[in-house]
Amino acid sequence: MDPFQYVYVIRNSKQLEFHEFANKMASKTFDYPALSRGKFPELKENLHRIYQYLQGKPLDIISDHMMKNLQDIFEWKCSQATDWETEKMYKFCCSVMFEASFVTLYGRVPAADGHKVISEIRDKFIKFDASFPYLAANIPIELLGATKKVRKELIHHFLLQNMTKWLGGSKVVQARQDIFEKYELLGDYDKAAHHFAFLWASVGNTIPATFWAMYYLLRHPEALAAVRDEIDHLLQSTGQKRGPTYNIHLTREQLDNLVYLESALNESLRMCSSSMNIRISQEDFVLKLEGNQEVVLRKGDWIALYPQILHMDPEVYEDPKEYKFDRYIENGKKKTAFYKAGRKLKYFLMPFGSGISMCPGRFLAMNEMKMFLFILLSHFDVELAENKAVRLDNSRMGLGILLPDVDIAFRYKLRSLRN
Ligand code: HEM
Repeated sequence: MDPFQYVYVIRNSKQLEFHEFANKMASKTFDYPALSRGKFPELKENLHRIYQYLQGKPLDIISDHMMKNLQDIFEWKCSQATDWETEKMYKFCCSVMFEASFVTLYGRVPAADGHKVISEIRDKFIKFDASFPYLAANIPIELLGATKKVRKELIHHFLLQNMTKWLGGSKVVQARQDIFEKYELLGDYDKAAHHFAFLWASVGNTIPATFWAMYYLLRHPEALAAVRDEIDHLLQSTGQKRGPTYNIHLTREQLDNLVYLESALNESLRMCSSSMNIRISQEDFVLKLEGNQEVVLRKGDWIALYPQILHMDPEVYEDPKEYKFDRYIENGKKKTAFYKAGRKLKYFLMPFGSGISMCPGRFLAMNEMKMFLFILLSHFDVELAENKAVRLDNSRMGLGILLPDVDIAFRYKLRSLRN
C-alpha cells in the first residue's frame, strides 16, 4: 500500500517471481499447456526475447502499420458521415481497435468478406472476454455457459492452416510462430491457443482504455479543445492535410511531442486502470524495506502491489476523482515529478505493471491510442449524444483496465475542411 516500498519488491525479482502465477493463470484461461521447464525448455525465455519487436525501430514499423490500418478502417467505416452519425462509444472503440490491432498483428484476411471474418472473431472475443474475470478467478469453464465452446472456436481461427492465409502480419507474431515450431511437444491446438492469448493481451486492455480516453475527452470540452488544437497544429506545421485520403503519417518524435494528448491519455489511464502486480516468494527470505523495516517471507507467500491506491491517493493527486487533462504537464512539458508527503515518488503511474512483469506492449499501446484519437479528432466533430453517467465496472478489479458499466451514445460528423 505504500508506494515508497514498491521499489524494494520490484528490485528483488529473483526471490519475488511472477511467472509461476501468470503462467498458471494464463494457461488455464487460454487453454495451453503450462510452460514447464522440463517439457518446454526455454520457451518462456524465447517468447520474452522477441518482445524486442515491440520496441525501438521495429516499434516504429509496427506503429506505422497500425496508423495505416486505423486510417483504412476509419475511411471504410466513417467517411460517409457528412451529417451527424450516432453510435455507441464502447462498441465503436471496440470495432475500430479490434480490427486495426488484428490486421496489424496477424494480417489481413484476404477474402472479399475480410471485414466480416474479423468482426465474427471480434464478437466471439467479446463473449469470451465477458467471462475472463471468472476464468481468472478459477471458476471452472464448464460452469460458464457457452464460454468453452466460444474459446475453442476462437482458438481454431489461429490454427496454422488459417493463419498462413492472412497477409502482412507483424514480425512479433511471425517470430512467435517460428518459436512454437521448434517445440514438438506443442500440438497445433496448443500453438493456436498461445496466439489467441497474445491477441487477448494486445486488445483486452487497449479497447477499454481507448474508450475511457475518448469518453473523458468528450465529457470535458476544455480538454477536447486543447487536444484538438495540438493535433491541428501538428498537421499544419508538418504540411499535412486531413481530408478524404486519410493519409496522415506521424513519426515517433511527433507522437512523443503531443504532450496534451499524452497527458489526457495518462489521466484516463490513472483513473481506469486497476491491475494488481503479484509476486510469489521463491524461498524463505527476509525482505528488507525502507527505514530498516523487514518482512519475513516464507516460500510461497504472495505479495501484491495495488497501484490504483497510489493513483487515487489525494496526497499524490489533488482531487483524485476529478479528470484533469493537463495533470501530466508542467510549463508546457511532460510532468514526471510527483510527490507524496513532500518526497518525490519513483513510481506514480503504473497502468502497465512494474519490473519483470511490466507490459511489453506498452509503447505500442500508447501509440495506438494516440493514433486512434488523432484520426478521430482531426477528421471529425465529435460529441456525446446522451447525458448519463458512465462508471467503472469493478468486476475485473485487479486484472487490468476496467470496463464501463454501461455504453453511451456519441455522434460524429466529418469536419469541414476549412476550419
Ligand atoms: C492500454 C493497454 C494495455 C495495458 C493497460 C496493458 C497492461 C498490462 C499489464 C499490467 C501486464 C502485466 C500483467 C501481470 O503483471 O501479470 C501486461 C502484460 C502483457 N501485455 Fe499488456 N497492456 C496493454 C496493451 C498491450 C498491447 C498492445 C500488447 C501487445 C501488442 C500487450 C502485450 C502484453 C503481453 C504479451 C503481456 C505478458 C507479458 C509476459 O509474458 O510477461 N499489452 N499488460
